[in-house]
Amino acid sequence: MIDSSQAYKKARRQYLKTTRNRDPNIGKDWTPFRAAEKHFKAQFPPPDFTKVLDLATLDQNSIPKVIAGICAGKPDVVETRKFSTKSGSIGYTFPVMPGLILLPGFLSPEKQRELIKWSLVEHSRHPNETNLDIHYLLPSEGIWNACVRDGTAVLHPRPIEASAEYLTQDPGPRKLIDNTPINPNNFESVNNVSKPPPPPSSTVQAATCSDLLPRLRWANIGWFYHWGTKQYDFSKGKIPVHDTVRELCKGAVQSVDWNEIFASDTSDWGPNGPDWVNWHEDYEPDAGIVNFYQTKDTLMAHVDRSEVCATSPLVSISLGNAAVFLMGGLTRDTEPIPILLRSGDVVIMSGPACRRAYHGVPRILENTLPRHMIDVVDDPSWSIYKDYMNSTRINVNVRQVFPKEFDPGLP
Ligand SMILES: O=C(O)CCC(=O)C(=O)O
Ligand SMILES: [Fe+2]
Repeated sequence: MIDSSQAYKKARRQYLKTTRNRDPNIGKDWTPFRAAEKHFKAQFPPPDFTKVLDLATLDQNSIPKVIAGICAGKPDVVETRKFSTKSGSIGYTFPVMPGLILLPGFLSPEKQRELIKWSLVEHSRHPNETNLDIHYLLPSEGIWNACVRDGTAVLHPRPIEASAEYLTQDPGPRKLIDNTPINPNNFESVNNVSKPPPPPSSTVQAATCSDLLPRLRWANIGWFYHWGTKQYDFSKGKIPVHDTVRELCKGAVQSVDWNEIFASDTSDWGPNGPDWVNWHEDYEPDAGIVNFYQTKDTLMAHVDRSEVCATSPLVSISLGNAAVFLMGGLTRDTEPIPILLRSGDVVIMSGPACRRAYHGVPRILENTLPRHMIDVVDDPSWSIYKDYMNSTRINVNVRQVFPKEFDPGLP
């Protein structure tokens, strides 16, 4: 591709400078997942978006709405099967990855804006933990509300308490930790491991609310997650999943005819058998995370394996700027499928193959905020959200930790 834009030239200059002394063998031992991450992360050479699956390009009605200004991928990168959801919208399954479901544009523009407001105003605040709470003393109204009230207000580092017990290793940012997959048999021993909080950094400086807001990276949903051990800390109790999110996730799970998806599946579903037969009644989200990505942020390959429920649907909602999502296999040696996720898309990861598969987000695409987040005429309060969302993607990632009949024996 010949590109004479200033941005391309700058990225090329930067690339030549940083790679001048690079080992020519670099990359030879990368797993296929690592190679794909590197490819999509790179500023130079720019990634090949024609290799990214983009199912919105199939829907003639949505093209003007969602494609405007967005570099589109291709609809035939991998084999998909189209189906109609119970609510009449379109969904896709992937024969190579049973249990992976994509519902493009499942959320209306209104619902997307509502969920963005919820993530910032109602959710990223006490009692929910955020990454910023580890190092800063945040007001209980949370970083967003504090920032809206006075962006110049200064927040101070959290002091290290002499008498407190802390985790000995730094938990964040999210790293490659291959933690023990939890299951009903080892639940008790894993649950009994002590989970001291991570130590506040001794080097962070006081900062203004508006400087800290772009550093908001995650906010916990439901059961508290302990990043150090990569296990839930059930001793801290549970915060109910907010009704809006709960209903949305249940609605997404109930909109799929699971019989159509799994009836001929022969995988090993573990001790509870193929529990998909009951998901319409039993699926109950109780944990998760809201991820906030600025356009330079990425999420490395990982498996979400801390939930006792190893097959129950994980519902993942994309909001704001688009992203490349990589869906791999049970090891990093499987070549991942790159999927373009846009605002309003819902991904469901379910069943033994997909729920234990590696996945990650190597790229957030700049300038891909949809029109319905830019030209909002009927809501004057939207302008502050628009400014923030201009450089942001939000992902609401919701799980079910406990199977319905499992009694964790918690107080
Ligand atoms: O941002 C996404 O689309 C995926 C996030 C994710 O995989 C996670 O939170 O575990
Ligand atoms: Fe994940």
